[in-house]
Amino acid sequence: MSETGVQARRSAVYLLDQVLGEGRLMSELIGGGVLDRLGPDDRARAQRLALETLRGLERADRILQRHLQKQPPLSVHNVLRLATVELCQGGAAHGVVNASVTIVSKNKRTQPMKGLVNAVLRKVAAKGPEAWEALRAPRLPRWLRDPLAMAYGSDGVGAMERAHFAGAPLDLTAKSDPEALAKLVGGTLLPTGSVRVNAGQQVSTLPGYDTGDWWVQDAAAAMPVQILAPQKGEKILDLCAAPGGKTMQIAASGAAVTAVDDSEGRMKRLKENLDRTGLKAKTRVSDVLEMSGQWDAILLDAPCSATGTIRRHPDLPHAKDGSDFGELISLQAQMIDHAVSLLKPGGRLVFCTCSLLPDEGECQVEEALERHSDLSVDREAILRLGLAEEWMTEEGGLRLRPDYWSDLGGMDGFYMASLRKNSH
Ligand SMILES: C[S@@+](CC[C@H](N)C(=O)[O-])C[C@H]1O[C@@H](n2cnc3c(N)ncnc32)[C@H](O)[C@@H]1O
Repeated sequence: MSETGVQARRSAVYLLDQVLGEGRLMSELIGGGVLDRLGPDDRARAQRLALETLRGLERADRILQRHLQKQPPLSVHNVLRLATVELCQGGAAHGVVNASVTIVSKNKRTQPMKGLVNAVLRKVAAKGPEAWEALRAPRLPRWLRDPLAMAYGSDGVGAMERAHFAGAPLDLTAKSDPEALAKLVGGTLLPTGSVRVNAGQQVSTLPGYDTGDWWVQDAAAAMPVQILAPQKGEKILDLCAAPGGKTMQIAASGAAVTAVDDSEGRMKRLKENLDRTGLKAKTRVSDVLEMSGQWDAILLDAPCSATGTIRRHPDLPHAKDGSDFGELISLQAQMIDHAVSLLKPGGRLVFCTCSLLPDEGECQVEEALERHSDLSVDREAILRLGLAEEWMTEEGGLRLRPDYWSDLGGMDGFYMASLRKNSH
């Protein structure tokens, strides 16, 4: 790390300022190139530091409160939060405090606060680590906690919050042989065939990356295609396909898949993924609602709140406030209706979202069944996965939560259901 870590930490503070001050998502910021001027090590470090700080934000604030008489300006506060998380997670006091004071000194506006930063962080270095361990797992903000508590109870939300705080391992989907892949990468084979390795590994250095033997995909995100069970020769439409994790699963089964997404940039990534793995799919940059044709089976991985991915994206609860979810929910319903019109009689539609909100899962399916008398739910498709039966929902879908498989390292939150269009 350059300049004893000042560059990476400064960039991490910038990311925090943008997420917490401007409501920007880390993926947008990084996709927009804000870390591009850093070398690869500093870039990875900046990103990791910002994510760790967002994960532990509530704990950092509680510790800092004890040493601050009033809240400092946001960017100084973020320097302190970042340093507190580092110090409480075993960072060497001397390096962390010095780097923080340097960052504050480099800016004319914050320069006068360097004495405060130095004094507060010395206290945190002495007392913080012990206090950190005694604090609860950070809570979700009210706008998200309240609806989740309604759906899963306060114990359920508490378990999810602990899973969010624990972070996520790295899951891989094998192109052909999961057991061989587990041996190749020294990972664990999960009950549904995904292979789990420790987080923090550089993906492109794992064996089999260059030869395209696998791709990164959370175990929960791999299940919708397992439920779809694509068959060789079937004509399958993958709606909202980019960056293509599910497209590759369908292509690997031997089915003829057409991948559709309205984002050119994300579609470019889907094509790069197909090239790396040597898998074949037709691709279309198009709005789902403009697609036509008749298909044997359709996967609809609809745009959603992404609240199931908070383990890996702890910025989301801080950057969002739920105000744009209503629009997403009505778009999901329109997409389901259009997908049903594209299904051959007897065909199947798997609807899924990486959301924890029932409005984007269970309710969508209940309402779709009311609107379409020719649709029914295929419960067998879910039972075939052999998961805990209590994960099946009343209407016959599958509800996955980040606190499930906690002994194995958890999974993303997801909802999925298989719908069949009656043939008469
Ligand atoms: C959950 S992501 C898809 C993830 C993907 N299925 C995978 O497994 O890698 C949702 C996608 O929907 C796309 N999308 C959003 N609105 C769309 C629309 N109206 N038509 C087509 N694609 C859309 C987004 O660009 C995004 O790539």
